[in-house]
Amino acid sequence: MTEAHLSTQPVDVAVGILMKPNGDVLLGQRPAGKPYAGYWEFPGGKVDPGETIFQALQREFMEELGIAVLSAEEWCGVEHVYEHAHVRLHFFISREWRGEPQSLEGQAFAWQGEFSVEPLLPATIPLLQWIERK
Ligand SMILES: Nc1nc2c([nH]c(=O)n2[C@H]2C[C@H](O)[C@@H](COP(=O)(O)OP(=O)(O)OP(=O)(O)O)O2)c(=O)[nH]1
Repeated sequence: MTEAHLSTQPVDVAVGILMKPNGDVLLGQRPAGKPYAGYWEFPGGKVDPGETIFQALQREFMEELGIAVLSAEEWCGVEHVYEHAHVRLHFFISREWRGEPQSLEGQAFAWQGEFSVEPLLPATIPLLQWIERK
């Protein structure tokens, strides 16, 4: 990690945890061509200029999965410095959405209770332990 990385402004990222009544959550696999391709993450993406973080969340879920997020509670924020970016992740939990996930960008996804998929994005790993205590 260099000082140049630390001094860059963080990029805001909206991340959504869809949670079923039985506690299962939806994970997606990062597509080829992106940094950390093949790693598992919660669906989401960067906030565009002029958007609120919740609007970015709704847009990303519609674009990637064809899901309309109807409501979500802001849960926690995590900052992480990768080699490719300094990100500020805004994690939301949603229990209210419309539609079934579709693989609109060719990515794999899976409903998980026990978290058997790997590898996971480094900044997302601690969240899984926190979710189990929810
Ligand atoms: N969606 C998501 N991103 C995460 C998680 N954990 C984590 O460190 N990130 C990081 C990886 C990326 O650096 C950043 C998300 O940016 P991205 O490149 O996937 O976003 P995007 O879809 O808007 O990408 P693009 O338009 O630039 O292609 O946040 C997570 O659980 N979900």
